[in-house]
Amino acid sequence: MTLRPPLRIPGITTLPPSAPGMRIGLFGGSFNPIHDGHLLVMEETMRRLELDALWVLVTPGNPLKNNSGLPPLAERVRAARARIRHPRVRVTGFEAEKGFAYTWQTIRFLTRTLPDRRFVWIMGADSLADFHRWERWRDIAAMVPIAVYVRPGAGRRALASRAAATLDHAQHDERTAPLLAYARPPAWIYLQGRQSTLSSSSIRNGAPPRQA
Ligand SMILES: Nc1ncnc2c1ncn2[C@@H]1O[C@H](COP(=O)(O)OP(=O)(O)OP(=O)(O)O)[C@@H](O)[C@H]1O
Ligand SMILES: O=C(O)c1ccc[n+]([C@@H]2O[C@H](COP(=O)([O-])O)[C@@H](O)[C@H]2O)c1
Repeated sequence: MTLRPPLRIPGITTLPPSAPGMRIGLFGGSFNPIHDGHLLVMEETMRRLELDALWVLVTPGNPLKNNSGLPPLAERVRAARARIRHPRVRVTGFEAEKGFAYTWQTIRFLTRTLPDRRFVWIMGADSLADFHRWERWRDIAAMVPIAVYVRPGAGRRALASRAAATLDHAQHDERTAPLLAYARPPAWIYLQGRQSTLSSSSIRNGAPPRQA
């Protein structure tokens, strides 16, 4: 585990407000930069899972990526806030203040600190394809339900992945999406729907950030 000093940036690293019983989606990402594909996943998962709120967790750095060129956290949080215009979506970089390097730490903290909230982890299909490489991924699946959103070019790899096979018994029908937040983990769904071919890497390589 990487040990780093806590990073306190007022307004950037705070936890959004919430209330008991709320269904809260957790959408983690590098957001380097944020794009319409992210917004599509947010809109669709909020609607389909009937979430009360969605927290965008801007990561200090994906532990599986080379983060040498990653813009500062505050910059990525500000850009995400400027782009997201939804009253129930909040953007935070609170993992940095806590010194969390891995998602299992974030989820363990949130589920212990706010045990009466109904958290759901949200990820694109490409993330499910690599999920078995995440630190303590089985523990993550045992702590929170997971919603996987379809992504062009990633579906087949995702559904044939080691994590999908291991968690096969815990896959729920996507028609039960509104109940996912109440399901006892492990529980996950694969959401088909509108798709975006956008990626942060293609934008970094020169593609326009807004396209279907
Ligand atoms: N077009 C998309 N469709 C579905 N999910 C997406 C899409 N773009 C990003 N995601 C999901 O959003 C989350 C955050 O992704 P991230 O910020 O790494 O963007 P990215 O476009 O995948 O970046 P990069 O190209 O640098 O890998 C991940 O769970 C990822 O799977
Ligand atoms: O905890 C891990 O081992 C881990 C490995 C890869 C990705 N993640 C998290 O997955 C989220 C998506 O990351 P990214 O870079 O694909 O946007 C983000 O919250 C990362 O911190 C977490």
